[in-house]
Amino acid sequence: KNTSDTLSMDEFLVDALKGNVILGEPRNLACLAKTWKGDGSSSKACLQEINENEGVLLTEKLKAVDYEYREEVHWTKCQGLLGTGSFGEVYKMEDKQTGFQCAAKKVQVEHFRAEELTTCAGVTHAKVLPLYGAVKEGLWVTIFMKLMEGGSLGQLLKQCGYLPEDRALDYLSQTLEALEYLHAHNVLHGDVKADNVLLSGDRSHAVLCDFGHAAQLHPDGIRNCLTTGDYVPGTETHLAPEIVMGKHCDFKVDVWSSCCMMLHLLNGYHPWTQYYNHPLCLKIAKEPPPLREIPPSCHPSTVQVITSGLEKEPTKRASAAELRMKTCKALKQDLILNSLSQPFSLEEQEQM
Ligand SMILES: CN1C=C[C@@](O)(C#Cc2ccnc(-n3nc(C(N)=O)c4cc(F)ccc43)c2)C1=O
Repeated sequence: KNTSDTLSMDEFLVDALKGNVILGEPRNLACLAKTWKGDGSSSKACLQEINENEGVLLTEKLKAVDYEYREEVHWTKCQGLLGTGSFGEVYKMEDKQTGFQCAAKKVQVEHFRAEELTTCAGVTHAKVLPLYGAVKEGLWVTIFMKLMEGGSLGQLLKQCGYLPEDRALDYLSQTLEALEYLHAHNVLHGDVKADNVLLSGDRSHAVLCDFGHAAQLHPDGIRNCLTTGDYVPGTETHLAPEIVMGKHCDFKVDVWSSCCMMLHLLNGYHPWTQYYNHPLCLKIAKEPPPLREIPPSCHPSTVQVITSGLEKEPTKRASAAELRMKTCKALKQDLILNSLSQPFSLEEQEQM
């Protein structure tokens, strides 16, 4: 099908979707989400818009009724706030018909970026948080997603201070798996950090979330400058030098952030913050990479991983795929050396 047919097909789809909530496909949601941009002033919103309810649900576990899916009518928040993402609060919710529970992020339309949905709709990967759908109700967009019982890595860090080297390497490896997949699909995440890595109930599995800063990069590498247009930069302490210098950006910005997250996991505090005051952008641009913040106790293979991911020059920096390989090797090293440092397993020690 040529583009003009596809475009009219999408336009036709959006026309059919406006004002309705349906069970549909990721592509339907992506088309509709592009029409949800705040006009910047809610005063313009006429009465009809304030009452409007439209969207696409991607799972039968969330049931629209007569093409509507409204808060307190068809679904309700349960318990308290789970966390706060980019421009939004995240709650546990329950569908009143099916009893199914998942997570819901509420974003004001004026802060909503269609990329938060267009970049993750249709993405299916074990290390990326599954999207269950999204609806617009008046001046709010609610995004439904899988509930992760283990909470976020940021919350785990607040509880335990910092992580042992092998645990940190394991979470970095899982994060790099997600980035490898996203980058292969031309999606830049834009805000890789511990708060945006969610854990399973037993904390063994990690998934990457929060596409509120994501961007779909042009595969032919048209100069992507992330500091123009409506792009909202991610967390300052994790920003790559090329972003703060307004230079050409590509997927390597996520690799830099993943290693800033690694320093956060190992130290219990964000990089740069122990040595400099805000604004940190100037230091990130001017100073050498924060390699001095790698704990001296780290194995040489772990030092190598972080050094490869914190190369200031993006072309010299490892890709997500390359860094994941290095991380897996470091994990093996760590496990071997660690097992040597514990000659007997715990049950053997108990039998002694
Ligand atoms: C697929 N998809 C759709 C929306 C999305 O852009 C997001 C997000 C986001 C941001 C911050 N925090 C959470 N967050 N989610 C959960 C959960 N699902 O259980 C959660 C649980 C917490 F304890 C704390 C923060 C949490 C989720 C996205 O990625």
